[in-house]
Amino acid sequence: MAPATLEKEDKARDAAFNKAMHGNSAKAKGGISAMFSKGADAKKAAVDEYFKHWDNKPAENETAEERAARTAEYATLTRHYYNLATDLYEYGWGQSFHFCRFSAGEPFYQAIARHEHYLAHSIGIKEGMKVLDVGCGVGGPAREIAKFTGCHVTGLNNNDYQIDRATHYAEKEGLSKQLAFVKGDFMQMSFPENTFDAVYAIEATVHAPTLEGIYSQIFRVLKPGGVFGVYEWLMTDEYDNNNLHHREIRLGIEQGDGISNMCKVSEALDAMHAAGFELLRHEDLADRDDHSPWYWPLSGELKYIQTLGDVFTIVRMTKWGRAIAHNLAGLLETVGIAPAGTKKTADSLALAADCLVAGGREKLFTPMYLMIGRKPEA
Ligand SMILES: CC(C)=CCC[C@@H](C)[C@H]1CC[C@H]2C3=C(CC[C@]12C)[C@@]1(C)CC[C@H](O)C[C@@H]1CC3
Repeated sequence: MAPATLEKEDKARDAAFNKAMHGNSAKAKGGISAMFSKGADAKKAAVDEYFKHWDNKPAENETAEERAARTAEYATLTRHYYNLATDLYEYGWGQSFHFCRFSAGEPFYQAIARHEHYLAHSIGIKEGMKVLDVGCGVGGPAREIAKFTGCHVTGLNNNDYQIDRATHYAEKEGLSKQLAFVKGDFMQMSFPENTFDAVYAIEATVHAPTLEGIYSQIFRVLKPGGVFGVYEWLMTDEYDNNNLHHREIRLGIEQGDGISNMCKVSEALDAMHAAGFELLRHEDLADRDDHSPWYWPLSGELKYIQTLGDVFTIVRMTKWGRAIAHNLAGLLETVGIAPAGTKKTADSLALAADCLVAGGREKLFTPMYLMIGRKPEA
């Protein structure tokens, strides 16, 4: 694929937008309380800017031009996606925005942390190392990995609100010495070359316009001999773009998750090699014989309930649970308590959930394709 044209960065514009939309809500206690104090005009602008790429663009006649338009605006698209989705993510998932594997009876947050430890262990993060987290969200994984290993993590993120939330949580937990959060487009990193001992990315580089582009940036900032580990979102090689059902699943995941151009496993492996990495390991962890599949919390299926805490997780994703939550969001919007766009965002996340579950069940999609690559010494 031809190299992507990069979007021009404008940090002052983004900071002003962040202030207009989120005000002081980055300091709110949780996702729900943050959700109700947004700037209405700015939120409407984020909704319009994001959904212009998806509304009235069905999978049956998806065009190369539509995909190209999304890819050309990858940074704006992703930034506005997270302007809209971050509070809902925190309310419904916590502060680590990723999936994970589940063993028998394993509580949700324990499984999430184990997935982070596994990556940190797999790339050999040690005390005192300088580590980069590419696309760090609100810093859940960075905090966990800093505590688990004793390393220093720099989190890179293109969304000011998430940076503010991540910084707030780090201060609250007394971890500011081990963590730094930097705003920037990961396709044009400002770090000098050979800066980091290790780099990881957890379900974030899928937002890049090309995988070769983002992996090349990571390669550049990694020290020679340093290791990069990623949990990548990919369509499996079973995915057939000429099959409408497959395409609907891929497009639903892209729309509901702020992705301009999701690739297949084979393309990701090629991208690692093209960026210069020596590929040490690659494996689809979704193929392991686990007790419960990674997508169970989104499935709404009662059979997956193992602990008391799982009851709410499952019930809210059932047909009735969703109907109640989404109609309530609509009602709160109508009476002016919730800002316009809240229901539209919730509906889009529900589409994402359905397509993620379908993609996982049918083995067309994985959110945990593990790749580990080393930057050669010479
Ligand atoms: C977008 C990428 C690359 C990664 C994020 C992965 C997950 C953390 C999210 C994917 C779909 C999200 C949904 C929710 C939380 C975060 C995700 C699982 C909700 C459960 C949040 C609460 C809403 O009511 C329903 C959402 C469904 C989708």
